[in-house]
Amino acid sequence: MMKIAIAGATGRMGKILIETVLKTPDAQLVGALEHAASEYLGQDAGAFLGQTTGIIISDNIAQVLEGAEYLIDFTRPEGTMAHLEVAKKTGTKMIIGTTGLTAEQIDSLKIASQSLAIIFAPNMSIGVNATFKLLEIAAKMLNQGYDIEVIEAHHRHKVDAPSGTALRMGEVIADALGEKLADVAVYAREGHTGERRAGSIGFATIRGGDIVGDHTVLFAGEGERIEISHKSSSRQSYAEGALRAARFLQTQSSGLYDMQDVLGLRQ
Ligand SMILES: NC(=O)C1=CN([C@@H]2O[C@H](COP(=O)(O)OP(=O)(O)OC[C@H]3O[C@@H](n4cnc5c(N)ncnc54)[C@H](OP(=O)(O)O)[C@@H]3O)[C@@H](O)[C@H]2O)C=CC1
Ligand SMILES: O=C(O)C1=N[C@H](C(=O)O)C[C@H](O)C1
Repeated sequence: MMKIAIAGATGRMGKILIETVLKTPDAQLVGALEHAASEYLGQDAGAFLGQTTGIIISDNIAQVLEGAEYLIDFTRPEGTMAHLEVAKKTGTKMIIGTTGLTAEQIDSLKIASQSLAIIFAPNMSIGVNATFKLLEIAAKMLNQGYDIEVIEAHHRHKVDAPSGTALRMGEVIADALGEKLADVAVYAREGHTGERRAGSIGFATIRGGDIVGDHTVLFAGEGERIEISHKSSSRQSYAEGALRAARFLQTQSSGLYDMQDVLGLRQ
């Protein structure tokens, strides 16, 4: 039985993760974290479902992680970093879905993973991770004469852009083309931009309503276009992926992994 705590317990992902853990036979909910200013501290973690779980939403990271083998964290970068500091001491394995981390924060994950097992993935759905592989193949086949643009759309509450998934798509494509994303990425266009730079990878961001998460990569050539799209209509696939990631960590004592490792897609 996996003893799991959920960080960001009252967020969009936190709630579906709690619901999923409560329904999963090999998982037990042992803790629920929120930040110190949350209005939900002290409430039962299952209150939003009309259930009493006996797990009280807390901001005491050390106390919660003492009793948890796994922390599933879909919060904000500063929250994830605070949880990591404590997890290093308690040995609580982390499944991190939070996006928008800086390069320095990702370095902190790498250092911590020398002694702690961590999954860090911008998208935990199987479909998106399969899409990464499709993009790798497409980029290698369409490496001449096709302009590549990544278009993503999310709900109005999302705070980071481009999405972590869009950035990973850009990295996968750049890698397949033998480039570094930082050298070829164009994140914004406005005013007199001049013609499109050959070999660049453009990003476009849409925010609105309750869009769960749409990603399209456009390969635009002369006289034809190819589009590879993934569209999420529910957050359930992210939650199921996070549980699958926890199962993968059962046999890992250290290391930094992502969903390609979990799904056996890494070559
Ligand atoms: N990897 C993946 O598969 C996916 C990743 N994500 C990512 O997960 C993250 C959360 O997304 P979502 O659930 O939609 O966002 P929400 O804003 O709905 O949830 C975030 C939760 O974290 C809490 N929180 C905010 N700041 C802190 C902090 N400093 N410390 C601890 N907790 C904090 C929020 O509390 P409050 O509401 O009070 O601010 C809230 O409960 C985002 O980075 C998103 O991009 C999302 C879906 C899938
Ligand atoms: O904030 C979200 O909602 C999502 N964030 C992740 C990202 O930034 O890629 C994953 C998914 O697209 C939903």
